[in-house]
Amino acid sequence: MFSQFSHLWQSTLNWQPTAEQELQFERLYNLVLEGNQIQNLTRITEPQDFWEKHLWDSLRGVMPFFGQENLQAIDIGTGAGFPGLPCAIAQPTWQITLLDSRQKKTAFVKQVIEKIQLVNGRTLAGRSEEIGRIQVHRQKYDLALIRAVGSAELCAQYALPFLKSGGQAVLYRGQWSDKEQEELTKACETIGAEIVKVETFFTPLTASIRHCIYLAPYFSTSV
Ligand SMILES: C[S@@+](CC[C@H](N)C(=O)[O-])C[C@H]1O[C@@H](n2cnc3c(N)ncnc32)[C@H](O)[C@@H]1O
Repeated sequence: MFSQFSHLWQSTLNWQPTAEQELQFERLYNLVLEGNQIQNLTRITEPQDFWEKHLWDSLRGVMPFFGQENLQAIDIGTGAGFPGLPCAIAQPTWQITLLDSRQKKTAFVKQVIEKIQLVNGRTLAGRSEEIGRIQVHRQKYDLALIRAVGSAELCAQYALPFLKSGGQAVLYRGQWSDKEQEELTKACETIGAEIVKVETFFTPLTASIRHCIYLAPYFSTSV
């Protein structure tokens, strides 16, 4: 189903899924389509769109961390499991927590995890601003991923409490303006974080613009 895009993994992410990972991506797609009949999970249902906007986009944000093993990651506001599920499939040594405030969403993601036998994924239902204060989650993650949950400022506020020293938040954004950059910079001063880098890139099939904003808490020294 996605084999026609197979060569693009290598040329754009310098990574190639195994046959088993390809199969897991396909099963994820089928399960999302099935789940969509029961609850509103996504409007992205065509195979090409799904590959680009859910699979590829999810992995592009964490590409800078490929090659690092045993990372603890949290996907905040995961919805139907993005970007967390593709990351769990692609990086089996990472432990990924998929958090959403809506129990119906996490129930769906839990089912997917069981059906595709993703031993490195677990779900958590609750609000980010509450979960981030709990000791077992506060400052416990290497990566906090957040896509399509709100303004960059809000995403930073949600993500930063989860990060341990040396950790980074990845804010997945579409367009990115100077005004947003200015507002985020100000917000980071209050939160105690810095913008490590902003990556601008285009998706490989439709050349849509994307930005990933990488943030680190002040006590982090890594860039
Ligand atoms: C537009 S969806 C995005 C889903 C997914 N990240 C994606 O990009 O496809 C936003 C999700 O964030 C969740 N959400 C919103 N506010 C939240 C909060 N404070 N804590 C946890 N989840 C939240 C919503 O329930 C919803 O599932």
